[in-house]
Amino acid sequence: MLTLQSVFIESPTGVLINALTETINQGECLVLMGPSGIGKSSLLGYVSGTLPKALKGRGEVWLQNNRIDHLSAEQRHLGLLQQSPLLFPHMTVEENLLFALDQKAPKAERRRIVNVKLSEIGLPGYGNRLPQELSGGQQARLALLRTLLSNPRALLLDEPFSKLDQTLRQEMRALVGQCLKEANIPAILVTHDVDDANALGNRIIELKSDS
Ligand SMILES: Nc1ncnc2c1ncn2[C@@H]1O[C@H](COP(=O)(O)OP(=O)(O)OP(=O)(O)O)[C@@H](O)[C@H]1O
Repeated sequence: MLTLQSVFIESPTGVLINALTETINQGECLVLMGPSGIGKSSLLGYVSGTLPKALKGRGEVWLQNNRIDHLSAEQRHLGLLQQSPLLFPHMTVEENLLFALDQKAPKAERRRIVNVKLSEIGLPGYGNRLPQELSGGQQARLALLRTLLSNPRALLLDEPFSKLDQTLRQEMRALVGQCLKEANIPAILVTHDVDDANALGNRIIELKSDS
């Protein structure tokens, strides 16, 4: 369960998020919508510990009975998926994925898991390619897989499909839905797209300038 308790975010020009309190249960996806600049990405930044320094956030964030808002981003065990797949360009697909797995596990075991997972997402044998040798849709699937391989305790999705065409968008929505169901973790999805919201959201919040 992910709980936000009285979260405020302020920019130099005013209040973005004003006392937001929400609880997202295991397996539930909360969708955040609202006009550009209202503070949707900033809220994900506050939850994930990556809020830009120019913005000030306060309020409690709880994940499975642990308060995490004072922890570093790495210690929060959250998965963040954004519109630009954050793959390391100089690393192969396999290296990108190995990086996400627990480094304490033997490398042979990590490689085995990576290859099984690549097959599961329809990219068998792609381990030696570089990210730029993949299509946008393949990179999107890979970025999702990389995020999930670190076994996050909650998933934050910041307009993850906005660069994809309609067909790929539908495929990715289905894949994310399936992954969320399997992982059974809380998720927050930021999107401008009503179809994304309806396909994945259990609940939709429209942020307004006075919220
Ligand atoms: N690094 C920063 N420094 C100063 N202001 C920032 C910074 N990042 C974001 N902001 C401001 O914070 C406000 C909220 O930005 P944010 O990206 O959270 O909005 P958003 O609702 O996600 O918008 P969009 O739908 O366009 O992605 C904006 O007014 C933006 O200009």
